[in-house]
Amino acid sequence: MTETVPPLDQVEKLSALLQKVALNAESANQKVNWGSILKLLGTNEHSPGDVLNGVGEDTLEELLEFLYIWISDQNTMIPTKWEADYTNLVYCSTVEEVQAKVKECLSNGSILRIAGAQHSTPEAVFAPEGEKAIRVKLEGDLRAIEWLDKDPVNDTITLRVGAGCNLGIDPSDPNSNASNSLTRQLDARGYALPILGGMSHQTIGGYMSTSTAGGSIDFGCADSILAIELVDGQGEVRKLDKVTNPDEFNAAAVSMGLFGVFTHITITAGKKYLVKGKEETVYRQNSIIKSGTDFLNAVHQNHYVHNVWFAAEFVNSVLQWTGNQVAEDPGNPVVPYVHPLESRNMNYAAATTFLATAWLTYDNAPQLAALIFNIIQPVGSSQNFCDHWYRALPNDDLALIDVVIRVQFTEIWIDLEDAQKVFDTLTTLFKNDLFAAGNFGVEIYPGKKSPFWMSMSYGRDVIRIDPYWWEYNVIGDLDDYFDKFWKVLLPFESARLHWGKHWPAVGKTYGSRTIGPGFVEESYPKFGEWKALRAQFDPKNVFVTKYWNDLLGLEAE
Ligand SMILES: O=C1O[C@H](CO)C(O)=C1O
Repeated sequence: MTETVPPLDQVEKLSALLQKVALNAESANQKVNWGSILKLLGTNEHSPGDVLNGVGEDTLEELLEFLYIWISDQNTMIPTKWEADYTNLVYCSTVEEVQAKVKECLSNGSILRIAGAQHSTPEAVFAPEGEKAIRVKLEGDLRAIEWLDKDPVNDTITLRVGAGCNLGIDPSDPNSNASNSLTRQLDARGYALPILGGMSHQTIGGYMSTSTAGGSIDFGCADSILAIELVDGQGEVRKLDKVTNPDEFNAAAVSMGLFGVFTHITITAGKKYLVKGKEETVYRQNSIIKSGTDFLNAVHQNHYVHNVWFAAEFVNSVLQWTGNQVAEDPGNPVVPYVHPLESRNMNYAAATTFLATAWLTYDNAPQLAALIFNIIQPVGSSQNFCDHWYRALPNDDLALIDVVIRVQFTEIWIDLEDAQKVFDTLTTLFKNDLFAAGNFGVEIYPGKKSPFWMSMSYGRDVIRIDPYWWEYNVIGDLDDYFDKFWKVLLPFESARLHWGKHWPAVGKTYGSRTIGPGFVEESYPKFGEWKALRAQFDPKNVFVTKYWNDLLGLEAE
């Protein structure tokens, strides 16, 4: 669907109204009920509570009317430059078709890149315009599942999954649905994956090759992967498994499409389970990210943990989510997880809030921005849930993250042992630079140590810092915003950057570290061996774009 951003005059009108609210807020002494605000916005899913103290009724009504009109008018929003691109894709349905495409590219000097769900930054996925390249999407057999052995003693199953199979459902892909989703098919047979990321639109191939991870030090993606089948840069099929050729397997598993086209992944899955947990919004000083020790305790005491720190001045709250696996049996009745942005109107209300708070923050009205923000994310809200693994773990699937709440990320992974230093650094950053806190959130979560050579958690458990950039932001600039975090976090010796998210430009320096092959070399002990193996898999650099060559120095090998 095509979506439209609010015209500037509407933004200006909103700004003017909010200014009036600010003026009135100082003198008036009235209370407005959260329930009535939500009624105006067309939903009553959240529990009532007084959140706007001291705001004049007339002004508020005018403001709410405006928001309501804005929300009801916005059926659609303009696509952003990061949107998934389903044009000019070449579809391959069998391993032989992939082999033929690689050979064609070899003979005509074209680059070949694979489109998964395109949740990664476009430059990590595709070649930039001007480079001769084709974009392959896997279909048919290459997104199907072959059910292999069952182990009745351990209650596990082995399956061979087409690498183009989506974990959940990708709303941007017209061919993705519940019947061809990995998680839904596993669950229907009584099985589950131990972990998923914060959303599950990705294909299994894309998920693995960027080292995507959920918030856990107990479970990681590598736990499930037994073998990889790929078509290498000469068009040959290679089969790698963790027992027969562990080096090649651990090198190729996280390789950003640079070893070959993953065609099938063999995985093991265990018995399905529910995730029982709690989500609540609390002030940071009462949260599990108030200190390194609190964070470490929470990640050791719970299977799954993730937090979004809303660090804006006068907000400083945390949406904290903790959960544990429990058996799916009558002792654990299902209590569905309800996403704070589950209804369509709440998504649009959040979008309106981001518009309003961005403007207010830059217009030096942080108190009012905080007041508006707290309407959407009130401190004190809380829910207990006990939901199916495939709903509770990728809980952001339940919000409109493919359209209205589209977000870009950069993600810095640092040794978990450094958690306190990370919190001290971020606290200082937010104190000294009010704009660093932005008008959305910074996700803080753990990640499990991985055996995959190029995983950002290779060799250590990690704390991950994932600032959110709302794609429709009308003020500010993504690179400037992320740079604030890169400046203070990349000087950490153990810092690594998520392969599928935003990176600083090659050549930029942070502390003593300069982005480019040297930075990667310092960060990954196996990088030299990985590059040497990669050169064997793809001697003609069929998969190498300028982006990856600049970052990793591949063509020089
Ligand atoms: O990349 C990410 O996707 C989800 C979106 O909700 C999330 O939390 C990331 O990080």
